[in-house]
Amino acid sequence: MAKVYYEDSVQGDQLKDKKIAIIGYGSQGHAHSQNLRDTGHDVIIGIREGKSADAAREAGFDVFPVSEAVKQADVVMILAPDEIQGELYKNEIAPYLEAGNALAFGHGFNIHFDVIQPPADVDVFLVAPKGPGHLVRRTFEEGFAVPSLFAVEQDATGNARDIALAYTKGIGATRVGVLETTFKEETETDLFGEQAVLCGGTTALVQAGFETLVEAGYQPEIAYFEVLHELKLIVDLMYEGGMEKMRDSISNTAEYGDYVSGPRVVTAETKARMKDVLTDIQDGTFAKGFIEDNENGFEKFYGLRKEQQGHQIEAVGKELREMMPFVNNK
Ligand SMILES: NC(=O)C1=CN([C@@H]2O[C@H](COP(=O)(O)OP(=O)(O)OC[C@H]3O[C@@H](n4cnc5c(N)ncnc54)[C@H](OP(=O)(O)O)[C@@H]3O)[C@@H](O)[C@H]2O)C=CC1
Ligand SMILES: CC[C@](O)(C(C)=O)C(=O)O
Ligand SMILES: [Mg+2]
Ligand SMILES: [Mg+2]
Repeated sequence: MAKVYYEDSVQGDQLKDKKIAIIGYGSQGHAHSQNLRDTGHDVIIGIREGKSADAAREAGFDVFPVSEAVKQADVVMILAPDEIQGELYKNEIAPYLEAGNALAFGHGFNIHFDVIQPPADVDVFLVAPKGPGHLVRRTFEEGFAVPSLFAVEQDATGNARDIALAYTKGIGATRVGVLETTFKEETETDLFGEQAVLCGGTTALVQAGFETLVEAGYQPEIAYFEVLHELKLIVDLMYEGGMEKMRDSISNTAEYGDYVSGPRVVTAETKARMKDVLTDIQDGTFAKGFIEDNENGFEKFYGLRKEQQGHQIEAVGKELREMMPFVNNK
């Protein structure tokens, strides 16, 4: 079994007396910053002026332009969107990095796909929580955490690994488990997970299920409860105790239907398409398309977003959730 790092596995604190600049204050940025501050670390925020900068100030952080934050920091964690990191690094980070600094990432995309090439005299590592940033913060406040990965790409100081591990502890991840990986493995598995299963696969499955019921004449509200709302309740059981716990809780009818009909929907053909998705990630086709679309003003991305926002399941869900304020955990 892979080695899992917990609180006791990390001795000392290699981040003590270091200034950490978090670049970006969005989903991951606000969570890393607040968790690190709560574990006693010196955190500043590097960001452009705007909504996020206001939120960071409101949360009590010292906020600087990115270049100024980099100048002050020993550890620079880039938590800006992947598609802008290359330009941001070139213009506002690289010129201000000093030998012996550490450059860190929440996802390996820009190092793995060679968009960013750091100088040889800085440490390069990643700390990637395996969950959305808002849950990284919420679970921390509840006393636990989101499991995370760390990887070292470049060890200029001889301390990169210890600094990375201290960072995982600083955001709380060692409370629940941290695994060591490489930039390649983190990047490829993360992209695959979000595209084929967690986000792309799930939304496509839910939409197809919703459309199948509605096209057959069933009420859209019933279809919504059946294939989207209840999904969380079923997934929660898998999260707690795997498929066995979920199958233990559902009826025998549902369990029998699970075995005989699941493989009729997710077929060998689906798995072959998953392999295609993985190949596109591994050979850089996906990254190239994403980067090119960004250079083109995200025409494809924003078009697809608009199309998806207009799907009937979203309108039905919005109305139903207004009757269920408990589902919105704000
Ligand atoms: N979302 C997640 O849960 C996860 C994300 N990651 C990784 O974390 C990184 C950050 O992603 P995520 O948290 O989703 O990002 P978000 O889009 O939520 O936040 C990005 C932040 O960067 C700021 N920003 C945008 N452009 C600039 C700029 N030009 N200069 C300075 N700051 C800027 C934004 O500020 P503004 O408000 O001004 O736009 C915002 O605060 C990515 O590498 C991602 O892959 C890893 C694991 C999970
Ligand atoms: C599943 C999507 C994710 O990889 C994440 C929250 O872990 C992301 O890039 O946001
Ligand atoms: Mg992820
Ligand atoms: Mg991701």
